[in-house]
Amino acid sequence: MTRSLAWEDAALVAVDQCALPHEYRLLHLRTVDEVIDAINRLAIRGAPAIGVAGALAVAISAAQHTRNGQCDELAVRADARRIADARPTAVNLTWAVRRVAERIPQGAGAVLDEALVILAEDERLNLAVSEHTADLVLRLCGHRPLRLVTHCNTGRLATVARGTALGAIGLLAEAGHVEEVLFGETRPLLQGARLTAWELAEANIPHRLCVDSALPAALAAGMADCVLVGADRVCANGDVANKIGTYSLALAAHQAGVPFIVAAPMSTVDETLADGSAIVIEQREPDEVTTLAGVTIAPAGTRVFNPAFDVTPAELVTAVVTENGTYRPVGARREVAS
Ligand SMILES: CSC[C@H]1O[C@H](OP(=O)(O)O)[C@H](O)[C@@H]1O
Repeated sequence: MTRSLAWEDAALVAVDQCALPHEYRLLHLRTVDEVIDAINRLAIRGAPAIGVAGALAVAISAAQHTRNGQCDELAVRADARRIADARPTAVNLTWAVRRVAERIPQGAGAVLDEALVILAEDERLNLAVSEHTADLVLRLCGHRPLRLVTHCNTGRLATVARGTALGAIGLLAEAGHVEEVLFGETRPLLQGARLTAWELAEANIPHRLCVDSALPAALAAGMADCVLVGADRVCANGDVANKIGTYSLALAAHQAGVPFIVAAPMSTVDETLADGSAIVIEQREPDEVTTLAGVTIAPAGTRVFNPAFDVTPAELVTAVVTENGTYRPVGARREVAS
């Protein structure tokens, strides 16, 4: 399995996801600002991937702020805050930054060691997420070729190597249980059309692309057996923040009686938040919506609402599956209005 992130010669090496699908380009990032910029531009994207990148950015900071074996803790902690703030919704970023920041008093080497542990364990954890998710899909839908729906990109590009929801789809396909994957383009940054299409083609998995608003219509038309998505933050009651468009997909799946499964590692679960009302939703720049491939498509001055994520209430989620299996929310799930 090719890795999308690596640590080589004191640099974070990452597949530039902005260049795909037309160019497979590697970034070699050696400063904190370069990593933050890559996360902001979604050159590095996907909750687990930005967590790993954030951890290694703190390690870069610790090395840069070490003189005569002494690490300037205040300077590194200031960088750690900037790194954690790069994108607010995926809890993996703050989780990873906090985890490596605990090693700052032990020096730059200890910070890097912890960041490399996070890098190394990501593949194993997300393989387990994928395996448990695939098992649940087969239990719910039967051992047959399945018509699966997914959204955004949750493959190896969004993690170090394995993926989450798309990792499960890959395992199901390897076992002959995928008839076709239907997925949305994921406006405005087109993670689906650019990245999921690229990964599914690379894996030789039958797939069809559609506009995001066609996915609920496909579910209503009985075109899907199961919906599989990733997550950026799962709250204590099971509410899920994920790419914008997930909520409408969950509503459609509920209406169609189709399982709606969320695949994510435990590093995406934030039990400090009781429910989704407290999740900070990243609001992105208007020009992502008003332009397309650099061409302005909306009249000058058009006002824009461009949230990168939405929140799906737990009652619309069939299951959240982690590396430990089905996640049991520790908080109270709201009952579905009858
Ligand atoms: C396994 S990736 C999880 C999650 O992250 C993506 O967001 P973005 O492309 O903005 O980084 C998307 O919401 C995926 O479902």
